[in-house]
Amino acid sequence: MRVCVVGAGASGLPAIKACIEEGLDVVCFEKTADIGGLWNYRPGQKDIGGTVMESTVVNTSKEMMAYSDFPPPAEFANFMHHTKVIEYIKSYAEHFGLMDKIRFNTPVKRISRNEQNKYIVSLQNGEIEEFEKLILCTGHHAEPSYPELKNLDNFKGKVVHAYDYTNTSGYEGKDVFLLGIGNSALDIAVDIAKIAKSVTISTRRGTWIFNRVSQGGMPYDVQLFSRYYDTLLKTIPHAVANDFMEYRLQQRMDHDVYGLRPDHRFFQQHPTVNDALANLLCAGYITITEDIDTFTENSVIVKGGREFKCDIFLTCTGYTFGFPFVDSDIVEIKNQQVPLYKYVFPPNSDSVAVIGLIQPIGSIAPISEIQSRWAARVFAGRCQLPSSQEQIDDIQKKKAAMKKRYFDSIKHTIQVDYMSYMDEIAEIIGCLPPMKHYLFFYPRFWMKLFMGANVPYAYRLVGPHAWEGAEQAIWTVSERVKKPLKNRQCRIRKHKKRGSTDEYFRYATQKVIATNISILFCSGLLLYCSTTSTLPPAVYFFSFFLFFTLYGATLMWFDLQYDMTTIF
Ligand SMILES: Cc1cc2nc3c(=O)[nH]c(=O)nc-3n(C[C@H](O)[C@H](O)[C@H](O)COP(=O)(O)OP(=O)(O)OC[C@H]3O[C@@H](n4cnc5c(N)ncnc54)[C@H](O)[C@@H]3O)c2cc1C
Repeated sequence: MRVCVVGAGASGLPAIKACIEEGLDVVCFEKTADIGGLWNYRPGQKDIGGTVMESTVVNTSKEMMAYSDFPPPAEFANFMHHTKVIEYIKSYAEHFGLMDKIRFNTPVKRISRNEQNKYIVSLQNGEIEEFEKLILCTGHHAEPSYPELKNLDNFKGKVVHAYDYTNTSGYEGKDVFLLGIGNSALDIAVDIAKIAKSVTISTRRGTWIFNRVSQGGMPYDVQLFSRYYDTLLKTIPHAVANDFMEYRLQQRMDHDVYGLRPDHRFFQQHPTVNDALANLLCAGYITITEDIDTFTENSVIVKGGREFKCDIFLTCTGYTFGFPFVDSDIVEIKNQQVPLYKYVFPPNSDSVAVIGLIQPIGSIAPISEIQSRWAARVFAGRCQLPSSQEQIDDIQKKKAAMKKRYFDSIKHTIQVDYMSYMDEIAEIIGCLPPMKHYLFFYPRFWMKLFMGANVPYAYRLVGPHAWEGAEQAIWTVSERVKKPLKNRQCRIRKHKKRGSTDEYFRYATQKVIATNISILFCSGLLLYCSTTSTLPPAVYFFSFFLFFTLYGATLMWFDLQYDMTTIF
């Protein structure tokens, strides 16, 4: 069976590999001369689609953005520069022999479907090929989205979209005004802050700024993306989880003082990650201001009347996406709405799959990989899709859940949570880690999987195309995280409570157990009070008091788990 993969970026490569694993005859068409898509930084080359910037460093750590059977080298930094990301991607392609399946410099011009349900792929070079199955991996950062702005025509300076920003050249000594406060806006602002004359960021809503370097200097995703946290977040009220996160972010930078606090709660937005912003705001290199009102020839006037001089106006207003080269009866995306079953299959067909069209809280690569594994199994006839109606119902359900959780924005149409989504697809494929089995028969490993980072290797422990190195890769996560950090031996200074790692572990365990017992005690009392019918008012008063103690203890408890996850 012939499968056509379009695009050889971080999503296309695992798609090729998954097809090979399932014994499918796969051909990948890539419009540029190399693999890696966005991660292949090629300044000056026009019409190749978007690329990262010269200074881009990933926001997701290497262990959490790895492919599930290919851990990144231990010596690579946790947050890799894009040159290391592309190195990793290339070594993955070479290791699994994917390069031979790719036809470079071969843009796909049009894809249609004939009466025999085959895909007719017309290439830019005039060739036409026929395939039984189709996988689209063309990314969603290639088509810049431009805002409509009042009186922008008045402005005589330079207008640039973040898509066209590559490096600081041309920004020296300039007054730069940025619109938007997403990840690209902040990365660019930080990049030019020390060479531009002034850098101003305009935001209508504000945002919560999250730090990638978390407690103990550990990557945030290694600490937070665990089964333990996932269970906790699904159990406690959302308001408590939001309070906890916002409390932590406020400790790092008071979002009210810096004019950043948004109207929405932390979990209602796609996270904006930036570690340098607080410093640069505090040092006066960057200014945050209101929404734009109007433009003059050489300035921007914001709501409230303040005027900012401006030589270069940078719109960081995101991207739009779709498949303009694919006939609309195959897949159609309008207004950023994605009518795909679990963001992969159009509900009217089991011969087309879309990979990587998600915006995760977490990394895209492992998600693209698990989607690819699923698609290849469906194509090979080893996995069935539910009926079209069931798929449509699921699409509607996901849409409603997204609408309920996130603030209303065109940005929030393809949001997924890394853990929940990976588990959802893994369950279908049959590669979900068997937690119950480990709990009874291998509790030490259960503890590691439950408390530790939910690294992608967990999805290669069992099921189709399991990897025998997966368990070892999971045990050695913290070694690979720490390896690039420690290049000098320190004398161990013994602390009364936090001495060696072992003592620290014991100390943290005691704290966690003590807090858990007190929470259990408070819950019991509260339950008793609420079920006893004739109680004096003092008891109700007392139960309220206990409730707030419990609330505080939950926040504290959360905090303590940082100690635990760091150790695991
Ligand atoms: C600045 C920036 C920082 C980012 N940081 C992170 C991060 O820290 N962590 C993370 O997980 N994600 C990050 N991302 C998201 C990033 O999109 C993904 O990591 C990943 O690159 C997506 O891969 P992809 O293969 O889906 O898309 P792309 O990388 O866009 O690849 C698509 C491929 O399809 C090819 N193509 C397109 N159209 C055609 C056609 N008609 N015919 C043939 N070939 C075609 C393109 O040439 C390209 O090679 C970042 C994105 C940007 C822009």
